[in-house]
Amino acid sequence: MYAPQPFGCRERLLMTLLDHDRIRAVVWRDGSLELLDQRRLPQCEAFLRFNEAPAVAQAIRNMVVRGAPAIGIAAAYGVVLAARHAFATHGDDWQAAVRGDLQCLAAARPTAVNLFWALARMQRCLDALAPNVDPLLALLAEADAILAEDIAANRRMGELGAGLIDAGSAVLTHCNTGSLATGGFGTALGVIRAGWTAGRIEAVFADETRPWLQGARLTAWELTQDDIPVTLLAEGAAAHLLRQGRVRWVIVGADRITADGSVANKIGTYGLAILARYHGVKFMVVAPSSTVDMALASGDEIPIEQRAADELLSVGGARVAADGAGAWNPSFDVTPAALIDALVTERGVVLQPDRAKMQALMGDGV
Ligand SMILES: CSC[C@H]1O[C@H](OP(=O)(O)O)[C@H](O)[C@@H]1O
Repeated sequence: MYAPQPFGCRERLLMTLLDHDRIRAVVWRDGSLELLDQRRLPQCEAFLRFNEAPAVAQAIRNMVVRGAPAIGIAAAYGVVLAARHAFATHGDDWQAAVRGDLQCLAAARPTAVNLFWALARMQRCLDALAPNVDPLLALLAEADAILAEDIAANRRMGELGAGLIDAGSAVLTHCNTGSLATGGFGTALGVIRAGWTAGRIEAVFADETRPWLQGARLTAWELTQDDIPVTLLAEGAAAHLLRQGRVRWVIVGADRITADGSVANKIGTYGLAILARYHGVKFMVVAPSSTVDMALASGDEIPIEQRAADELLSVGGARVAADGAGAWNPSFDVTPAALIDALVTERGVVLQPDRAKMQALMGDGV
């Protein structure tokens, strides 16, 4: 059994000085929402500007912005855009007019619960608007708060997760869980940033994460931006790597965690969890409480997004599969709590999560 070793003041100072927080995927600037187009990274760093909620929904669906917390934050600003448009076109009936845009945002992607958590929080803000308050300023302040709270949560999870890692460790991560997937700093990648800064992590392996290549394109880009050495591998090489005993932790993010501690995450996560358990490697899931869905009793209830076959059949726009071949392209899988050694949230660390521990973590406040 291991327990978090609290960070010393030197480690905290280092984390502050090393600005591992420059990258922003979602930015509200000059009255518009700007999203870093993650489809074009790492070759091109281009922001797209949005002023209409349906276009934000399409950007989420097309993965201009992706990653559970980042999707929620983008949708929150999408509600601000929806309210501004409704206010200008529907006068006193503007709040009813916003409903259609909220449904459009909610339909963008089905698995990451942060999308629905953020929309519900913005709806509560809408419902609570006082007559003497500027509604657009109130909604923008709520979206800003969601962003700021996410970054603060990531910083806290970075400390807590890194505190579990012994000095001299090598770790393996899957997909992208960094600043590009969140408000900033990252969840699993935030733990890796904090662990590197604290001198506890000495090597980072990232698998490429087919078919969208979040690992090869996004995680490798983020870590090289921070001068953190990263070694890429094909997913198929993970078993060989873990068998060689070179990795102490597999550290991943999450898109939805249910009341029994099951975790939906990028396809391939479940296989990594089985490999880790078989080879005696610790398995850590890092996610803010906004990713926990206590309304679902088990991971079997999580809607798993099926994405277009062409994402699998083509690479970089060029078809690589034989003509006539079909494709099965689930974007997520579900890892049972029994395979998870540590669940790190901003509320605390849950070792060997189970239903009772999830209830204790989340209490009544979701
Ligand atoms: C910090 S949550 C990131 C989470 O989202 C990714 O999925 P996608 O790139 O399809 O949005 C993946 O599951 C990551 O773990």
